[in-house]
Amino acid sequence: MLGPTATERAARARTDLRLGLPIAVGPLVLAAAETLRGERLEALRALGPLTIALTGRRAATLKARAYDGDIARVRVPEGADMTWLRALADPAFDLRVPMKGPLTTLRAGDPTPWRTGIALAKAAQVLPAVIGVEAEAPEGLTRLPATLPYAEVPPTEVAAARLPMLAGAGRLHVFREGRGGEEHYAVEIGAVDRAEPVLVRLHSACFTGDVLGSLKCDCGPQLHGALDAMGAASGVLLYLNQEGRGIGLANKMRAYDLQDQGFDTVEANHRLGFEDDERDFRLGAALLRRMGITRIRLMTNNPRKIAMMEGQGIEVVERVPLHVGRRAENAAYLDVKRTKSGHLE
Ligand SMILES: Nc1nc2c(ncn2[C@@H]2O[C@H](COP(=O)(O)OP(=O)(O)OP(=O)(O)O)[C@@H](O)[C@H]2O)c(=O)[nH]1
Ligand SMILES: [Zn+2]
Repeated sequence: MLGPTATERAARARTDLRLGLPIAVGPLVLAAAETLRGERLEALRALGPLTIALTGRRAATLKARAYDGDIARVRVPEGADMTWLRALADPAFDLRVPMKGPLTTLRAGDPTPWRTGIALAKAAQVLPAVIGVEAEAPEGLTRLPATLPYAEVPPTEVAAARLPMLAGAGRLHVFREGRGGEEHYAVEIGAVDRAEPVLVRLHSACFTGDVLGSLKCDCGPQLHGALDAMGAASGVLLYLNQEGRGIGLANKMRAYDLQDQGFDTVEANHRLGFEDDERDFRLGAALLRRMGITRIRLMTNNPRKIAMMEGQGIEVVERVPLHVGRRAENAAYLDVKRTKSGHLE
């Protein structure tokens, strides 16, 4: 078959949402609140009465009832413009436009396609809010079933080369997710013996910490601490492009702005409509399996990373704590990881 499969159409839909293009999901035509422009909003409105779907997290911030639990469908009043809709989706407006209500949330009808829309908006790393209408989809829109087709497409290695580093001699492998997704990296350092448990660090991208040396988190010192440990022995650094715990750098900067207003790292994510952690760590296990590694010594303080590895058939014979880079600027952030996110001492 030459045309796109359902999973490929889902990947295409992600791009459409980033572009500000509507997509068809089951009986709905919907678009991302962040990227939809005024003239397209009017074209959507011409199809019927509009609804905006938010996550339960965002609804809680707005004090709107979320009858569907994880999402809330809010009726869009006639005449509501993009400013009104953006204010619902984006907490940057919470202080400027404090009163958006009264909001009417829907109880009747099937939330499934809306849930799919929110999942796609998250995958597109835009604000998790979608505006839509129940209508026959106009020609040319990407069409998806109401339930997101999910088929595990394991990442494949696309290239690898020798890389001499300050920490030691390495080999960088580039993997690409199925469905044209992100690329992730595995750096093999020193002579890795697969017959023995391999020292592994599962690291998520942090442009601010890893590259800029930001003092708001511990990512940079953790990255370099792991590289140094592997240079002294050997090991594998998995570098996953899951910036901001999977919400992307733009949303992470939105979260930082909220943190400057006094919210902690978890509260900021929730106000934006995200869970505290949107990462899918199964990817790390998939990369290890591809590299023929099944027993590891995992450098982490995050019990979710250990549980995921074990659940995916990678034996964690030892957890190697990684406490580095604590300082006045990130102390509160690290404390919240311990008290709210369950990070280990
Ligand atoms: N959303 C959000 N993401 C953040 C914030 N600070 C750091 N991050 C991201 O958090 C992630 C930290 O990744 P890791 O160091 O791998 O993970 P961890 O869960 O802290 O676990 P360990 O370091 O292994 O103990 C990176 O993707 C950062 O970009 C924040 O305030 N908000
Ligand atoms: Zn960081």
